[in-house]
Amino acid sequence: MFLISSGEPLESGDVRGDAGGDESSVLVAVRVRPLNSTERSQGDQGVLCCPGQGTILVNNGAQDRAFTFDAVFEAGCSQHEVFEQCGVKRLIDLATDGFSCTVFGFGQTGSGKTYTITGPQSLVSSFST
Ligand SMILES: Nc1ncnc2c1ncn2[C@@H]1O[C@H](COP(=O)(O)OP(=O)(O)OP(=O)(O)O)[C@@H](O)[C@H]1O
Repeated sequence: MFLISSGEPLESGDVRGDAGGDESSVLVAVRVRPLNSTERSQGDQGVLCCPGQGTILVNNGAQDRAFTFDAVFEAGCSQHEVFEQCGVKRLIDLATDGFSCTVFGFGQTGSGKTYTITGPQSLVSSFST
């Protein structure tokens, strides 16, 4: 889960599946991490479904429960899509114009916070060499 905040209201058009309507300086986005090789090898199954409109369905084995956020990114979404569509790219532009901006990752260990903030390791490596 990512809280995205800037010193000026973000436009709702920055966010796919906008559910709020009112402009806000804080947006909450969820990115689903794909199952990793360990999880796949032990036969784990995904329990999340992303039908759009900022909604995520969590299946507890018996029924779906729906939760709504400003944006939801399913497991197949690229880093580019996440940064572009949840407004992070625009925050970088605002930051260079002097606005205070924050992107805050929240989730259990291994859920993908570092990956989402910094990008895939291959991308990080290409900047550090
Ligand atoms: N969207 C994604 N697509 C592919 N792999 C991912 C994705 N998100 C995370 N991963 C992989 O899952 C693993 C855990 O991700 P990451 O290190 O970002 O978790 P974290 O939430 O920062 O964990 P911690 O809180 O323990 O630091 C890493 O190997 C990372 O490459």
